Amino acid sequence: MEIKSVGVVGAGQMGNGIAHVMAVAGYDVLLNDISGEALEKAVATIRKNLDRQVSREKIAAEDRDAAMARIRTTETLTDLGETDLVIEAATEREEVKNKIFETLVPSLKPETILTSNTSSISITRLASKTDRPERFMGFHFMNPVPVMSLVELIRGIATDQETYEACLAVVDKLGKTAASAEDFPAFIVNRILMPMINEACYTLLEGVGNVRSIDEAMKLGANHPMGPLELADFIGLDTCLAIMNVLHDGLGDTKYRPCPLLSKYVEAGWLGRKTKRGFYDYRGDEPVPTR
Ligand SMILES: CC(=O)CC(=O)SCCNC(=O)CCNC(=O)[C@H](O)C(C)(C)COP(=O)(O)OP(=O)(O)OC[C@H]1O[C@@H](n2cnc3c(N)ncnc32)[C@H](O)[C@@H]1OP(=O)(O)O
Ligand SMILES: NC(=O)C1=CN([C@@H]2O[C@H](COP(=O)(O)OP(=O)(O)OC[C@H]3O[C@@H](n4cnc5c(N)ncnc54)[C@H](OP(=O)(O)O)[C@@H]3O)[C@@H](O)[C@H]2O)C=CC1
Repeated sequence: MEIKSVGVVGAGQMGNGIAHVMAVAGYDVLLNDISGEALEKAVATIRKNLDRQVSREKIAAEDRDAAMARIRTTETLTDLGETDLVIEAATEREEVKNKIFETLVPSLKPETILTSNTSSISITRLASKTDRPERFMGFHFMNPVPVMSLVELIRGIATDQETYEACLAVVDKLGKTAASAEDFPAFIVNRILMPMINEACYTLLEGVGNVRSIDEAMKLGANHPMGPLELADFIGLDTCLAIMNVLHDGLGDTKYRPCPLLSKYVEAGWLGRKTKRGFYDYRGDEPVPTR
């Protein structure tokens, strides 16, 4: 089956990036969120990021306009029933994702492929709660979606070859590269990346360094484009904590114990860039370290 239209659930930082790249690649996009405000913000962000790509001569102005024209929004989840591929990119909480699939499934076409952009949650378990485990898989983009070239593709135990190949063809059309990962907690990228971020939190908690010195050390000493705490703020501290909890619960090894300081920031509602405060305070002109 040829995929022509894509439904995206969740219009946060990942949802808007996914809608952006899908529309540029020529897919008709229907973007859903529970909040109308989030949808408006997402469309404004997509517009701004497309404008930046035009000004840097990555795409032509006509391509930007055509991409914007391909994106529609809806607050009604079941409207996504008309699309060929659904990518769920709502908050990293299993009960939220299960509820979305439960509501959506009765309106889906039988042939529609259902996927999740989850960073860590078992694809097999998410799939088992739907009517189509064979046509369900993990479609994991990296942040920022328009810039990062990797997509992790994760097959659940029941995912069929046709579904995998259809998703692989979409990744190709996006001009991105797929890495196939087995369905174990946090897959490949976050299995390796998140313990490093968690360790940076312990390094901060134990006073080995402060926010600035830890980030500088890893940028200049390991050539990372962002320091681990800056990256955690960029990803979202709620998402980082959720991933650590999945690693800890799923693998049962104390080496994945989420850092209590990370939990404290999340408890404070300091979730990083998206709430304007995390390991840095973004409310002024320049980010200011909070420790
Ligand atoms: C948690 C998970 O489940 C998985 C994950 O995603 S883990 C996170 C993975 N991502 C990373 O590790 C990102 C690490 N950081 C970086 O690679 C870089 O800091 C960065 C690409 C984000 C920014 O790079 P930079 O050099 O500091 O900034 P800047 O020069 O402004 O931008 C570089 C390019 O990215 C583009 N860009 C930056 N942010 C963007 C955004 N949010 N949306 C669209 N484009 C963006 C810029 O337009 C620019 O494009 P060109 O090269 O075409 O001119
Ligand atoms: N941040 C990252 O770097 C990456 C994240 N991911 C994954 O992508 C997913 C989304 O993350 P991200 O974009 O960062 O998170 P955000 O918090 O930026 O966005 C999540 C969006 O989903 C909305 N939402 C919550 N519940 C529902 C629902 N029932 N129906 C529709 N929309 C809903 C939220 O609305 P509200 O704010 O009103 O709750 C919010 O707008 C997660 O699974 C995450 O693990 C994957 C790769 C990288």
